[in-house]
Amino acid sequence: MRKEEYMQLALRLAESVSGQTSPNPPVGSVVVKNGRIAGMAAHLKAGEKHAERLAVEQAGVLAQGAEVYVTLEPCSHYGKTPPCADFLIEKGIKKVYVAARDPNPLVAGKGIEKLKQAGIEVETGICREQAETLYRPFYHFIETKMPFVTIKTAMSADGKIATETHDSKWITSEQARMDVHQLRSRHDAILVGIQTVLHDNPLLTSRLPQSGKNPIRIVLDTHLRILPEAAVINKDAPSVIFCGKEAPIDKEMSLKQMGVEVIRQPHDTLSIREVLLELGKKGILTLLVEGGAEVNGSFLREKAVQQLVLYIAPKVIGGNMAPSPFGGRGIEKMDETFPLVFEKVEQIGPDLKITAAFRKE
Ligand SMILES: Nc1c(/N=C/[C@H](O)[C@H](O)[C@H](O)COP(=O)(O)O)[nH]c(=O)[nH]c1=O
Ligand SMILES: Nc1c(N[C@@H]2O[C@H](COP(=O)(O)O)[C@@H](O)[C@H]2O)[nH]c(=O)[nH]c1=O
Ligand SMILES: [Zn+2]
Repeated sequence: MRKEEYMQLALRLAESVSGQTSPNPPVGSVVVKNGRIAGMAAHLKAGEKHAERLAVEQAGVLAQGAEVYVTLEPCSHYGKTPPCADFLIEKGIKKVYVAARDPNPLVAGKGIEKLKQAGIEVETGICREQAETLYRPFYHFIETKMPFVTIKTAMSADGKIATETHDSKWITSEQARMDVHQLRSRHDAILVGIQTVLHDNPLLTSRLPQSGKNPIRIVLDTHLRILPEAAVINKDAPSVIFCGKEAPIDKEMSLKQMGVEVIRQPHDTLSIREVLLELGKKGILTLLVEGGAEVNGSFLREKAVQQLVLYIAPKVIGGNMAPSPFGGRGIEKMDETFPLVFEKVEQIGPDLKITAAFRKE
């Protein structure tokens, strides 16, 4: 196989664990000796062995003089695990191919430097674009200490997320809604506003046939209006509620007694930025915001969202009172619009699914 094909294999390994290694990035590695694959592995969980260590251990004696493909620059520091660069040197690896650099200040080129100093040949940038897309959330987290935020919204062809009487079951198809569960299972946390909780009483778990991982459920509820029997604070998954300084103390106490974490901000209205910094401290690398309109609007205005996943159903709802995906105050002039880049358009059953990135200014 050519070097790109070995790196493609390593990238597929990395993509397969994306969403389960947070706050670490998903990394894949392949060891090749005399044109034969002698080891291949992915980093499975933060705190456990790194991908290249697992793959080289699998190669055993074949590691001596072998070539290693790894999707992220080998680390060079003691975090929860020993540095990979030293391990590769110790095992007598001959050449290392790297797809993307590691921006973590603890690594950031030091891993590659260490390998070269030890006489190991290093080639970087194999399948770089694909790796950098995979590492977009990790790069964002390292840069901002906040989770990479994706807003998911489902709307009719005329841009409504519910009827004017707030009926919304269902806009998109069963297949599209199952696709949303896939999306949830790949996120560390999922966030909704209290309006969605009161209107839809969502569970916010990822109910996949092969049992996806449930994200941590976050509710923005400034005045703690949530009802104790709300599905979103049941035992299926951890729940965190953010409230404002005026929220009733007794409500906070009873929620805490139910095992719900309540985080009180010293403001009348919630700061999205402070919510995100708090989630970043919890090691939450990716956050899925499922609205509703008010919450989406606040994330948009605070420029606190990086990606948009838009499901569009072949239905028309109509009516100027029917809500659209982004509530609250909009922009006044077109030159204030929030630019997107459409990255992927797919058909899921009868619905369209558009994945778009908010362009950095
Ligand atoms: N109304 C629609 C959606 N509505 C999404 C709601 O805001 C809410 O997140 C869901 O109802 C959550 O339900 P649960 O977590 O499965 O209990 N989302 C969709 O993708 N399509 C629709 O038609
Ligand atoms: N997962 C991963 C890397 N992750 C890098 O190492 C950091 C975590 O280190 P630690 O706390 O020891 O697990 C993480 O922030 C990122 O910079 N590096 C690698 O060489 N291979 C891997 O498989
Ligand atoms: Zn490492």
